[in-house]
Amino acid sequence: MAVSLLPLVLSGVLAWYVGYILNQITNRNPKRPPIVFHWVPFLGSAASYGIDPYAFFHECRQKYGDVFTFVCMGRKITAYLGVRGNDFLFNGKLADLSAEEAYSHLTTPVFGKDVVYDVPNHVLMEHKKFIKSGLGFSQFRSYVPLILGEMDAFLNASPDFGPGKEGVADLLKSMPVMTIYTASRTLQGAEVRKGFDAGFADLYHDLDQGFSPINFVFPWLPLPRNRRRDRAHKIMQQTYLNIIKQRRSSTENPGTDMIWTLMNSKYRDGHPLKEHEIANMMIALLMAGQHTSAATIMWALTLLGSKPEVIEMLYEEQKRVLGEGENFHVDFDKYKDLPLLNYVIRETLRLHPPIHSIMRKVKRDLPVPDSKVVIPAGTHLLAAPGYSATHEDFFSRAKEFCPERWGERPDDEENAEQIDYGYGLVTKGASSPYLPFGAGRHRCIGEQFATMHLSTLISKFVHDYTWTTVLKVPEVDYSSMVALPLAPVKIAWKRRD
Ligand code: HEM
Repeated sequence: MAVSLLPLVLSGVLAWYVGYILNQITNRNPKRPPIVFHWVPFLGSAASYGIDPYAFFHECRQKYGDVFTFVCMGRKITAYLGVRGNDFLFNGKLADLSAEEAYSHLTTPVFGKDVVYDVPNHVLMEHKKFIKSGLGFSQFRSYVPLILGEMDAFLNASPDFGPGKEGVADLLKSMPVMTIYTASRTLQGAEVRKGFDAGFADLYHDLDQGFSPINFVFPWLPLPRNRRRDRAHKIMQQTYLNIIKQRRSSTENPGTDMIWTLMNSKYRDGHPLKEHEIANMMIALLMAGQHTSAATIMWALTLLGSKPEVIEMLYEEQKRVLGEGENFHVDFDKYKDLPLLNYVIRETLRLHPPIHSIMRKVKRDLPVPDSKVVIPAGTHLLAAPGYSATHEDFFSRAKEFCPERWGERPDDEENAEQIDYGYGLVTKGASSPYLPFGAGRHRCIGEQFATMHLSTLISKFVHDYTWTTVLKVPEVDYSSMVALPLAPVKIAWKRRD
């Protein structure tokens, strides 16, 4: 009986499959975005998108225009490219677009309950206001010497650098560690930094595995990796809870680090943050800042190593502003007088923004302006500001590393419209092709911290070393959630006399 049914089932499946393919070719509904042709149902364009999203976007744009839908692991994702797409997503209405519904299944197991995308948007806006109040210039002034101290200790002990006169450093190994030491010492406080010398790194790694791309689709799978993620979350949360308890019971004067800031923050209705909210926010901040900054410092060093003359120009700028020899002093208040350093960071983020795809879930049918097309509710909407930032339409010699271009460009943000979503004024960013920190209500609140952090890291490298990139500037590895350089990522360095 089972044997005789088999041909019937197979021919049914075949007929369905032929229908599926024909439907893509013939059934073009002008009121819907065109669907990117794909042979394999469910998987859809996952492989092309996953291997190189920008190349995939470029190919699709040539065939279908700025708005198209692709299938990826069972989801329908509508990409809207270009400046108009960036504006459409970042400045979309809360009733139309949801970040929570796009990200929460991935982020909540890692960050924990009641923070970020596990709360209604108005609560996230209040949380962002609390965090922002802990990221002020007075904190940054005190962070710069802490970062320099951590760097000295790390670089001298590192097998990639060490006390010698020259060597070859594997940035992919050393920079994530240096970034987490410096970010945790400043943002998270001395206790958490000490934790990284005593087992925290493994926990961090386990938690981080929760961000594997597969978890975008199947975050609940009972994989050993997901069990390790959940265990790591519990232990890290408990560590923060212990720090908070210990601080509450001590007579120590409240300091200004982020834990203290959150411990002293109150919601609009007057009630304080719960301890687990503080703990989970600290985990979220650690994760949000670590990958993005680690990726950016690796890119900055390899790009600079491919143009050593820019390193020398940075050195000259630094000598003029920060002093020389005995008089050399890195000072946060002088960063604004180091334009080339700032251009190098901007140019690095233009070429390699860590986050290549920004997503929202569409909550009700959304007409695309100036067209008949409507993006249906239930779809995921995607914008890729990194695509416009590396396109010749907006930047000449768009694929080249040219920090000096920023000295010649008007600042898009200077005259841009501003709006307050509850955590301070932010630019709407409607007209800029360059938005590595996003825009609108979900805009990054870590930009100034990241700029201070990166400025300090690069300044120290420029002061202590000259270097060249070994072989060539690496290709991009899109297999994790942020766009990392693909191994090998090595520089040959020499210590300055
Ligand atoms: C080079 C460094 C960084 C880059 C390129 C970056 C990029 C971004 C982008 C593109 C977004 C918007 C995401 C969206 O709209 O879906 C974002 C949001 C955010 N980032 Fe960053 N980030 C960086 C560093 C940091 C740091 C250091 C922190 C923490 C101190 C941080 C905390 C956040 C937070 C809390 C949000 C808000 C999420 C939301 O409202 O939905 N980021 N970041």
